[in-house]
Amino acid sequence: MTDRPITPTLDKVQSPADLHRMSDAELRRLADELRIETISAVSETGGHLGAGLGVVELTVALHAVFDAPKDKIIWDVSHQCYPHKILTGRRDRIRTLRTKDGLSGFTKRSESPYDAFGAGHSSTSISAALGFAVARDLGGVTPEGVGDAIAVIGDGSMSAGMAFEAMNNAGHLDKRMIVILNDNEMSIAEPTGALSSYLSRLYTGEPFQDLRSAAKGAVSLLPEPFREGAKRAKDMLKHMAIGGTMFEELGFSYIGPIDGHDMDQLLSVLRTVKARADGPVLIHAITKKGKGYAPAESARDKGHATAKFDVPSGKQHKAPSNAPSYTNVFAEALMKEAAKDSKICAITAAMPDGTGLKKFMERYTSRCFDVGIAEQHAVTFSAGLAAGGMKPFCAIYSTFLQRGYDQVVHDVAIQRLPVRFAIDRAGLVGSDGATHAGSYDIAFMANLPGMVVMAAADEAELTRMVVTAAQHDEGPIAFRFPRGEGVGVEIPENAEPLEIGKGRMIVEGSGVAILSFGTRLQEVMQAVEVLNAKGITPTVADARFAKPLDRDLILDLVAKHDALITIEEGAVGGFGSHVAQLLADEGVFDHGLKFRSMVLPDTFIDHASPRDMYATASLNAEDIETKVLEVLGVASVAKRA
Ligand SMILES: Cc1ncc(C[n+]2csc(CCOP(=O)(O)OP(=O)(O)O)c2C)c(N)n1
Ligand SMILES: CC(=O)[C@@H](O)[C@H](O)COP(=O)(O)O
Ligand SMILES: [Mg+2]
Repeated sequence: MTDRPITPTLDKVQSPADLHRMSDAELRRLADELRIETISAVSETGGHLGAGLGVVELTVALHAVFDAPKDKIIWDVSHQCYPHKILTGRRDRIRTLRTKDGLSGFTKRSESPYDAFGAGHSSTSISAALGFAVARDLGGVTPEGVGDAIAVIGDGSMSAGMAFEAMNNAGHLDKRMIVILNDNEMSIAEPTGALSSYLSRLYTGEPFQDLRSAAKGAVSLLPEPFREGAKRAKDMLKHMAIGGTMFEELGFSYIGPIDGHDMDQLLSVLRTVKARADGPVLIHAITKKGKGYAPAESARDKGHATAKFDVPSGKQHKAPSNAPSYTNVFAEALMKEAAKDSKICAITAAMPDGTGLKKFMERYTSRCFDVGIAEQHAVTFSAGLAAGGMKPFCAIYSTFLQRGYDQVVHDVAIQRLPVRFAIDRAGLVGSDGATHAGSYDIAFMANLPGMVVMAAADEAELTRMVVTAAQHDEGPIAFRFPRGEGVGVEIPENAEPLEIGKGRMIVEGSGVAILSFGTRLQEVMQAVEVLNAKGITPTVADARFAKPLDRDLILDLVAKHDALITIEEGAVGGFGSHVAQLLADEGVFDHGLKFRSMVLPDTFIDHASPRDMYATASLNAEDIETKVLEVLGVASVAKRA
């Protein structure tokens, strides 16, 4: 545990109401101490550091000017919410962040009334804020009442279509609401897209240098924000330079750019907007991701995600890896295929590092596309690439693919276009918790006609699946793999493609057959080892495919065993459900087969380590052993005893 920082001003804060009694000078001191506390806390827990450091002053100013929880402050993605959590009565628990039974790393309504809206996925804040604003005006009742609705959204998250859908509607409804664009010129990686360039023009173009100082002067002097003279001058300058900002064209009053680390500017603008806004207002704040902590500021990702670290040096405490990550195995296999086939291209939605495509991008720049936080577009863009004769690998985390599902159905599956979906972070992911769990992709992909769905049991299998996908041109194909390291098996140098719809036998036994889909196979083998010592010798097979199922393998298993257990890292409606459907259709249940399908439970599982989360889901080796004993009728005896 690192020495706790000395924070006399922060120590006075039990709730945001305490900020209302502080002078501007005290608020400035509070921000400095809040930054130090944030760094100290994250050094002990790891997590999303850079984004939070970039909004320390903004967080203090918001809670000083507005009156949460009546005023709803909605953090987009909310990975930047740690300072907010420290100021809203959770400082005592901030060092439990992202640990089992500890604070969530994102805002969570069930955790605090100050967390007006949960998040984790990006670009939802403006929609939610508009919802609160309309509810307020319609007389909606909440325990704390509804005052102002304030969305704090980053420049990366602003690039997603959903943000524009919300602004379009907000401009139309013309409700009082506030959007603060936290512009740090960073997404997780460097931002991509025309919006990023546009935002830069708003504050770096020559004409705006004067405006910036004028804005500083005019607005900070203004007790009345929209005093006609100053505002008219400001608007005139702006229109002269680049016309009304895009935001004004959408019906927002645009204020900015302002310095998002200048407490005086922030307080002046927020107090002004609070006093006078009568419709949607967008405040454009320029910030720095990782602000105030040199190791974060100088990091390529600006400290977006950090392990636990040593504060003075910034050195991260990363556990040594025993095997390559699944992500890296995927990336290496894809690059091998791309070297052989110039039609292979890759698409990521703002996650070049997380998906492993960074190296692909460096080597095959013309064939790799970071489309920004735009999963819907990523999927249909991939469909267009496929229709145009390319072999696109659309690499999207399972949880984020949910955002592009209609595009998977409507643009890919119905047209049977050969898009390859590399579904990373499949299954439970650990510290990011329920919002990032990859629980549903088996269910939502395997239900689509013509979709091939694979799950890798280990990194060798993943390599084979990449090769299989590269050669599959008959229609869409998806392969899923978990977050984290492989199991250390040898990766085939020249992997052969798999036969579509064919599983593999792992060990032949008797009595009960276990048919595994994905990396739970490792837990199955551990359970089998324990069972063997008890004289129980299950058969184990790896399904490899949830669609098309290996019908011959499954019917052979049920013909030779009294019981069949399926297991997968997914919710009901996936692999086990498809096997059950097959068995029902074939009339197998008419003959007394005992069948169990081990799936994720019908609940959202809170953040913890992946092992702890799978324990909660009853999908670890000990649970598999118990299931086998139960289905063989042994456990019931044990229970009775
Ligand atoms: C729908 C969705 N896609 C991808 C992500 C992964 N993600 C988390 S934060 C982030 C970048 C956000 O950039 P920005 O909004 O500018 O916030 P900053 O980190 O710069 O404060 C991304 C891509 C996500 N949370 N949600
Ligand atoms: C906040 C967010 O959505 C991303 O930063 C996400 O946490 C990345 O997940 P991985 O750490 O699994 O890449
Ligand atoms: Mg950003």
